[in-house]
Amino acid sequence: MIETRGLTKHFKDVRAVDGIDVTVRAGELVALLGPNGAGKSTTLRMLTTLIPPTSGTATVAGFDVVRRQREVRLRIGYIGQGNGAGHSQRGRDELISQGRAYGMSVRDARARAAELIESLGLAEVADRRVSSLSGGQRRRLDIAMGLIHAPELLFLDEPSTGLDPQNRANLQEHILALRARHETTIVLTTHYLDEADSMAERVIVIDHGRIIADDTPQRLKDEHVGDRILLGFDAETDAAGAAGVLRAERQGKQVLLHLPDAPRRAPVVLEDLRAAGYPAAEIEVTRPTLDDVFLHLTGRSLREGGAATDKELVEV
Ligand SMILES: Nc1ncnc2c1ncn2[C@@H]1O[C@H](COP(=O)(O)OP(=O)(O)OP(=O)(O)O)[C@@H](O)[C@H]1O
Repeated sequence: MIETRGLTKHFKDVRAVDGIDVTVRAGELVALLGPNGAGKSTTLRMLTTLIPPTSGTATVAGFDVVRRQREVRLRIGYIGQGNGAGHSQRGRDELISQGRAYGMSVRDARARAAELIESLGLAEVADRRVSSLSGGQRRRLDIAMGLIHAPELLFLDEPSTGLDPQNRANLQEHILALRARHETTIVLTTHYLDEADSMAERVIVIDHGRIIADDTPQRLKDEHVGDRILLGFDAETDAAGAAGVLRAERQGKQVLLHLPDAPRRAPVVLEDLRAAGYPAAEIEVTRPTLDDVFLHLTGRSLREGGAATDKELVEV
């Protein structure tokens, strides 16, 4: 569905996108994850024919994005940052006009608008003026606009930026449901780690215009960081004994163990230690997040000044 080779965009001396090779197959849901300025939007804007690459090539739905722009545009939907239907129009009318702009008959545009209004949960607000819609409703209307011509491929640039957590969760559900129903290939950009983690089967991590990792969220986490168990002991001698049994690192009264599938294996570790005569007093199981992956790859956090792990601290 998408194939790029050495895709590059320079703005004067800024290398916004710096030689990206990527293949997206039909039906995939891919998230481009990276910090502000990483080159996500620029990549999307090249793939959607809005700006030409400085060098390299890209084909989308089988057509070259430079030489066959029209063919590409007919087959894709693009919802950029801060899109937005005309404010004084009613949502349904906007959708129908958009369909007409794609050459659909009034009848087909109406039918498709009705279907999207239904699947995006806009039934109650579709006949209100766009200016009266909430942020979440307006974003869903934007997505309906991008889907009116039943594109094979949908590009969403930061679909949930600016929405509160509840509207974000709601929008994510709608996107997943749409995809299940219409089998649309989806490429979205996000800097929300949880969004990439929970929605995408594949996460492409971009930094400084380059792809630095590309895999399922779980494999990225397992490969680059992995689960950890931190054990606390009442005495240093116990910690030393436990570190010996587990062949793990010790610091003072604490022992750190790297162990795949840690939440399931932690009880066995505790039993083994008790049997060996070094019972742990505390245990903390840490599973990595995509931010840990980013931190591991770049030395920087995607979050602003935050701790980045889901921790469970349990007294034993
Ligand atoms: N039209 C432009 N002219 C000059 N520089 C640009 C232009 N568009 C983007 N850039 C620069 O290219 C780099 C990549 O920007 P881009 O918008 O693609 O990043 P992004 O990953 O989408 O970030 P964000 O999450 O903030 O949207 C940035 O340094 C940006 O300032």
